[in-house]
Amino acid sequence: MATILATTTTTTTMTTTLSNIIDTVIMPILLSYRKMITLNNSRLSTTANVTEKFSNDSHNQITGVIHENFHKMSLLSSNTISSSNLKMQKFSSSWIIRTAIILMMMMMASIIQASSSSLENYFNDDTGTSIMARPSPYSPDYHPECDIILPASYSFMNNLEEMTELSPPLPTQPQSLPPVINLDVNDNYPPPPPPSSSSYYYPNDNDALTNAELILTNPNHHHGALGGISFRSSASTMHPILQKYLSAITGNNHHITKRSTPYMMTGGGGNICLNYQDINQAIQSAKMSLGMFSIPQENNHLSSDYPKPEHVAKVEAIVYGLPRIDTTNTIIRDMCPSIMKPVKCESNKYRTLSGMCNNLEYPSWGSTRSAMLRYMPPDYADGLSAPRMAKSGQPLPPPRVVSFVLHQADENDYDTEVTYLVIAWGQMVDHDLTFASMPKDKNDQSIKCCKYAPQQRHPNCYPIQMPNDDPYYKFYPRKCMDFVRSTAGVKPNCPLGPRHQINVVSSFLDADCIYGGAISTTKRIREFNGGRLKSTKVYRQMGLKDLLPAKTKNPDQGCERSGRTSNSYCFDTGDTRSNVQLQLTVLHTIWLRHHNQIADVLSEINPHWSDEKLFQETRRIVSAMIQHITYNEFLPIVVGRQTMTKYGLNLQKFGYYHGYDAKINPGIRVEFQAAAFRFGHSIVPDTVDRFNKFHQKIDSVRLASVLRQPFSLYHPGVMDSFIFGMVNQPAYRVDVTMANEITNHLFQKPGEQFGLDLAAINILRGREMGVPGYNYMREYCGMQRIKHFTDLYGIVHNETVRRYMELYEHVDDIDFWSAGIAEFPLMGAMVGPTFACIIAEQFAQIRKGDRFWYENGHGTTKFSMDQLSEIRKTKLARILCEAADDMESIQLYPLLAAHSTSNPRVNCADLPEMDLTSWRESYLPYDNNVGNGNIAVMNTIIDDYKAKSKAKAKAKA
Ligand code: HEM
Repeated sequence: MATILATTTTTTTMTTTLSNIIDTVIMPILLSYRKMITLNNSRLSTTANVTEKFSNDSHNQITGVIHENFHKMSLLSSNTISSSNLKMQKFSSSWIIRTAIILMMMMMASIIQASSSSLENYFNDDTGTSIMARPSPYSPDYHPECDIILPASYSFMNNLEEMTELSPPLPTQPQSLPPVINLDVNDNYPPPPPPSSSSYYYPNDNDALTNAELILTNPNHHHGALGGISFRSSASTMHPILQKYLSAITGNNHHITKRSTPYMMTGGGGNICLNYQDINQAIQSAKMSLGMFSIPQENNHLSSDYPKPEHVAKVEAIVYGLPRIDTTNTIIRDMCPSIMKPVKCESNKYRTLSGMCNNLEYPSWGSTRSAMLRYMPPDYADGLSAPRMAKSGQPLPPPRVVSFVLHQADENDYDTEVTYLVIAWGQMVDHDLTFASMPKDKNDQSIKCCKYAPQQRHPNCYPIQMPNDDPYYKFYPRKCMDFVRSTAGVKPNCPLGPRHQINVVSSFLDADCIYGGAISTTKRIREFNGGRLKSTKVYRQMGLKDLLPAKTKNPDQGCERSGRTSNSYCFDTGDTRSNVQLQLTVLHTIWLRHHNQIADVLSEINPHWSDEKLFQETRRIVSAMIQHITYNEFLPIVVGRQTMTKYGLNLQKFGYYHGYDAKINPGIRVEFQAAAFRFGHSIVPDTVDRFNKFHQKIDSVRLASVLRQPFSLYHPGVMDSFIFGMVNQPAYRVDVTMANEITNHLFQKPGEQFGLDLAAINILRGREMGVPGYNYMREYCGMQRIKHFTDLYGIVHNETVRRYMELYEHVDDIDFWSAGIAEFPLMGAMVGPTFACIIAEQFAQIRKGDRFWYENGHGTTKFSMDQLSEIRKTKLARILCEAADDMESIQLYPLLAAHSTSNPRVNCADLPEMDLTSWRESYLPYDNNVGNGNIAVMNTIIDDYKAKSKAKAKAKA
């Protein structure tokens, strides 16, 4: 099922297997089910040649189709639900067809699942939610004849009965109305500070709070508690503002257990009473209407074959109501892929590659391919899937127009305090945490849209149109820029409801970008000797360290090789994006070298350890180091010291951390993925500089020339000049402008004049993923809503306000990413208050929801106290010193510019070194028989030792 539901990591074998299954098992069933499928070249195909183009991409197609049709099923149900006679609306025939395909595709999914037990783990129930479709008997609108009541109207702020619905009083208790409170959400947050010439927080291990202090700082750190981060970091998916007021009403003892789902509303009049039978009827009805097979085409707009808005249930009913319908009470149960079944987990010392079973209660939380979560309900134009539109119902300003009006500039400001290393580190961390699933073509490459006529395009195509007066592209024959909507995913238990996205990597900070998140990847990059990773060793005789292995498998994936010989390769790592920009590849090389260095030392200390043990233990140490550096050196610079404290992100100075909470879902939130953590795009400079070991500049190259083209790293000795460049070159400031190299030349092919526009992509990505506008996210973060454009004065630059006025009809329409980077930064931080809030909240969840977090002190997963003290010594500066070929000095905190007093350059030898002897493990097992003079046992031990030493010597030779 993995191949079906997720998309990007399918290997040839998997595709072949899938294709065989489709050919041999599914197709006959489908054919007998309805005579509507043409078999072409033994593959799933349709009469239209559209599908032919993507035929090898069947897993993606199916994923898309399953999901797209889930949406349509949702819409269909909504429609059915919202019509008074509970009969289906008359949709156009293609609508019905699409809806019906759901059923078949789900069947396909189940069958494929049945034949692939190793995929069993994906998409098990990650909600832990008990669905309570019936309203509480205490509700005035309780109707025993209704299985489900959906609200016809929704206003979560003004109906106290609605709120109490979530936590009904116990039958024995007298019912009392909760007090009326003012529901106008206007927290008196202080206005953001004026732009500052920020002096960043210089991380200092002594600054880490003790655990006692942490608890004091955040006394309500249990989920469901009122106020601050605590309620938002809970595992709840309830609307946070609602939850906040609910908390105010009920006090901290309200009954929000586990993952409280958005509640079913009653009251308010005009609600819709529904039986499960109605849903079955709607599905059957759709099935009956099937006449032909068709892959859905353009489904990104509210097109004529969508139900008319007046037929569709209110958005709130879709968002809050539909997912609550227990589809296991309907015929969907029989069609829902069996992958949704829970898995059994065993407690193990090492993380799984996929992140599965990190959480023993909710095994799939944070694992590869799980659905992304949200801080706010999605804002889709149709409530389900169509990209966000303006409040007025009109289209939002075109993304490319927003890009060139707001995000382009002749000159960008440098942030002289921050180095390029922040970009590489930020991007590596991002790749460790998130990777939105995207449909791929048959070569596992990005889908091309512009080169096909609209009716021939992949269903997920949603290209960006260039206006005629585009200041840059008007000079070139380009009117269309490729853009593909992210794959829509199937949620556990097949609920109805709005579109959601899939994260194909685990959301834990677990170094999966280095090691891969699937066995096939890890196998490819491991040496299977001494716990080492594969490397290119050619320059060893010159005294230089190894390079990453060449990416000879799938060499064009994420690599621009045009104009080069066929044996020019990018580099291979655990993540397919590691060649996206050269300095990221450099950082991957640093971690490769460091991994192998640690593995070698461990193997000397513990000669009896197997390759597997050495690999896993090294991987565990490297993950811990990355966690430590990220929270100790990187995050304080990005969000500032105050935010670190406010969100409980400071690391422990001593002892173990006790913040692990199995009720916290560490899954990636869409608002973080599509907007807040893309702050990094604003700081990417137009050039990449090289420096020598004396920290003097050598030269610079255009950024576009090293995007997906890391080839110069093959030159002996060049690696160091980029490492020195990374710690000496300043980054751009986080502000509204971006480098031209990524707004006009992103992934430009050699010899061409133009590429893609990352600003436009970010804007459209946010819209297609249903990320709400900036104003809503502000409110989510506890700040006042902006009522007029002029309220933005003091929050962003005056000129930016003026441009927003020009472009957007309403302040609520402003895209989150756009205003997020435009916000003046918090004191001592790189980002403004809204991005700081979202980033901090996500990182708090990643730490608290990770059972393998390096500071944790429970079970078999913990480091010993001595080991933990060694990990706490980790300094990024020391790692760079050790990984470079020839580095003598570096500033103490290389994410920040060197400064004679606050961040002086020090000798590498003076930086604290991690002592791995705490990992020494007595190879001789303690055995009472030995103590008792049992010669036989002693002989066995000696034989075993000899055999191991021999094997090791042989392997080394
Ligand atoms: C030269 C540097 C960089 C380049 C060329 C680059 C390019 C890209 C591209 C092409 C995407 C996919 C956009 C889409 O289709 O939605 C992306 C996604 C993303 N980028 Fe960057 N990026 C860079 C640096 C950074 C940095 C420094 C950060 C953070 C500090 C960052 C954070 C992200 C995030 C969070 C995503 C979404 C990833 C996902 O889940 O798929 N990027 N970037």
